[in-house]
Amino acid sequence: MRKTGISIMAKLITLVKPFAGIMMITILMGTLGFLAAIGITVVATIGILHILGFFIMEWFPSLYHISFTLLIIAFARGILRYLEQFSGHYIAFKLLAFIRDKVFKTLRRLAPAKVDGRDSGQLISLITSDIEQLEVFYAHTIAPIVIAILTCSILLFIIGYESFVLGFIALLAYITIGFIIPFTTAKATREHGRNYRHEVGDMNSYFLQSLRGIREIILFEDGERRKSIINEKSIQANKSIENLKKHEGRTRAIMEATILSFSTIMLFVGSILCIYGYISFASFLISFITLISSYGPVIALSNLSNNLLQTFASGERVLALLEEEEVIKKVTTGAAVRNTDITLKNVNFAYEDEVILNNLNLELNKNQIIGILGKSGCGKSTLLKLLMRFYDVQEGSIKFGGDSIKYINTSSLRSTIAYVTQSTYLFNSTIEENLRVAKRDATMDEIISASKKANIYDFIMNLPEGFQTQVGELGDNLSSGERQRLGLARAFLHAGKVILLDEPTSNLDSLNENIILKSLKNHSQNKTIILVSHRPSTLSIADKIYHFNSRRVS
Ligand SMILES: Nc1ncnc2c1ncn2[C@@H]1O[C@H](COP(=O)(O)OP(=O)(O)OP(=O)(O)O)[C@@H](O)[C@H]1O
Repeated sequence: MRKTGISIMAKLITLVKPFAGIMMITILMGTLGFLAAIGITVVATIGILHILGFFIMEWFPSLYHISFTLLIIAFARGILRYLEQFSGHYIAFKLLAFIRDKVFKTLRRLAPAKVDGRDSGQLISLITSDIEQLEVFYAHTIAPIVIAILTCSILLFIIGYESFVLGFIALLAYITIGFIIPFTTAKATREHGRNYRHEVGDMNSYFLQSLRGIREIILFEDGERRKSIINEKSIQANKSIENLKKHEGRTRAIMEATILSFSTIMLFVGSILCIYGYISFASFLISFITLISSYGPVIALSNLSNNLLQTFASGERVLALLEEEEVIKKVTTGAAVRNTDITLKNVNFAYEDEVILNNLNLELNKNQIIGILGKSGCGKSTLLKLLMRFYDVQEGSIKFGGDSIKYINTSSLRSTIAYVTQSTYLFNSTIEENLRVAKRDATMDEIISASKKANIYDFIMNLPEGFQTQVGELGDNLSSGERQRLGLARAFLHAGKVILLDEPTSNLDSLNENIILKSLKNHSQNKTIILVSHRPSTLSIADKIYHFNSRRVS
């Protein structure tokens, strides 16, 4: 169900309750700052009239008082503005850290199913740009709205106190400028903004793609064609920014005209009220000057609507993630894994409506290497994910010894199993650190032994700094086979009693494959090794092979 802007805003505000105190300070400083800025104009006008001998107000018996008051207000204005900006940004960045922390904790709760799912790519944009967009909400949206409402209410009270009619005119002016104009122009603003972002995004992604594929472009002599497409896209982006700017110009003109109109109305009505003795000249002047110098906060309010929808969309996505229920509830109290003889009985599993495993029965015993053979897409990797309990089966059971996987302590389960996926992710750190991921307290001897088993030791020793070589410095120069062998070294290092290997040799030549398979065979004592592959040569070491045949095991 889509949430309304108000409910998203309310939720985003409650999310950051711990920062309510600082937010109050920002709002207070902002309101006082605007009042000070308006006060400068009002007091200065009184000063000028004083010099001209028009009148002397009882608050300011002399020019000296006026100058002194002006000085204090001007000084206060500077300090208040600084404090508002400081606390506003302090809160925004603290909040961003706070929300990132919350999102990260939520991801840990939702992982691994969430990061395995098909929408995992969108998570990256949520973690980066959506959270960043919330800075706009916290630093430049909530506070300006409250500041504008507070400042205008105080000013309306002052003007209304001098004259009810003039107060009413000021109220109309604030509503027109702060709400009516922005909301009537918002649709077109959004459209122009969206077009512009789309054109620029399109140009950037085409440009980046061309950079990434520069080798292919040179090889296939596609440079000229790509250059002219980039040119076209850039002209398109320029056109859309031109449209956006034109629209902004028109809106600004309407805004300025409205401001002038209300000021003129105020001047006209005020003069009549003054001439006919309904209000004093001082009341008229203070009301008029107050109104014409008070558009700042309402204009700030009107500028918000441009970004507001985008901010709400980001807020909605972040909130939806924070509120998402995990597919699998972690078991923290259950028993540890006692036995690594695994049985699957009548297992049915589907990703939403897509049935993947249908009435699956397997016996996966320790001291054995069990091969799983089958066509691409038949559910081999899914089986491994079920053994890791990334997902629960919909029907049937998976048991370790006699214990159902659903009641086994999740961290014990995960530490029992070493899982080598089809692609090995390497962190931007040293080779040693990358191997240590599998066993944090491994000794150097253990790391060396695991590297030898994965036949990657000689390669590492030939690197400029051996195990201390930064993976980042190797850039894309690590071949897929080298990555895969590093992944396997992790599995050999891991002390788990169950090893799940998903196409572990797909990128290896037969020499490397033979060495690694031999190591695996030697490593299989007391272990349950499940080897998924569609290569018969890899499965030659298996003690037992299950054939997966189009979502059914034979
Ligand atoms: N998280 C997911 N959400 C929805 N569908 C998925 C998900 N992961 C895999 N699938 C789909 O489930 C089916 C089985 O995928 P799986 O990765 O288990 O196949 P596989 O036998 O290991 O294939 P391959 O040999 O190509 O790796 C595929 O059609 C795949 O697109």
